[in-house]
Amino acid sequence: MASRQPQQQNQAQGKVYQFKLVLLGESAVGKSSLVMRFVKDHFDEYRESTIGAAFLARSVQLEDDVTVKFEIWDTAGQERYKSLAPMYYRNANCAVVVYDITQPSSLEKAKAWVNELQRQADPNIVIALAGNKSDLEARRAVPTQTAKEYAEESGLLFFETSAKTDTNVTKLFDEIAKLMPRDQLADSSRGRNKGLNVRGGVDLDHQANANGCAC
Ligand SMILES: Nc1nc2c(ncn2[C@@H]2O[C@H](COP(=O)(O)OP(=O)(O)OP(=O)(O)O)[C@@H](O)[C@H]2O)c(=O)[nH]1
Repeated sequence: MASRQPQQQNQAQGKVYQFKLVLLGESAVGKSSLVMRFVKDHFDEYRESTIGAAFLARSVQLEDDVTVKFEIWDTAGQERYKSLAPMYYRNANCAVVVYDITQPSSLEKAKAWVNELQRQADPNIVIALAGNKSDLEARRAVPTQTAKEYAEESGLLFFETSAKTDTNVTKLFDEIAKLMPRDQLADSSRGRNKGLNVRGGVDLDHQANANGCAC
């Protein structure tokens, strides 16, 4: 399990593997909130909708000598940005497709993204389905079993998460990290350790919005 320690720089030992991860899903399901929770351990009750896409990075240590660095593209869910998505999922090694457990239509949208990824993305892409806002149990409209069965049939990892209460967020990314092939060494494993933080560090050097804005 990755820890929540603040930045600890340049303590990388052993091998560092690097993967591109993309988040997809309807607007307002909580994609940015999941990333913010994972990368900064922070939650905003009122988050502005993403414009274009945002890029962040975080490394997690799986075992004593293995670190997985995620380069995360958080895409905008609004319909007007839909055509940009292939740019972000192209060459992605893994994807988190998010829906909101209080909005059945968001699961339908998530299924459409899964179909698109399975048709158009890298055939080896690892896909996780995340039913977010699990803290809103009283307003649940998507039964866990319905989503779980769909995920099993479609070969997806499945978690119900809450960015708000920090439920299953680290686990979601950890389980993806464990499934990634050990075949893409990061630069730091080749001797250039600049900017890499291990055990939950935030790679602030790489934190920028695709439009050039801070996020
Ligand atoms: N209760 C609850 N609210 C959440 C959770 N995650 C996100 N939210 C709220 O849902 C709203 C939308 O969250 P975002 O993270 O901006 O959603 P998004 O999917 O990135 O939206 P786009 O950028 O438009 O694609 C915000 O008001 C968040 O505070 C959660 O786990 N629980």
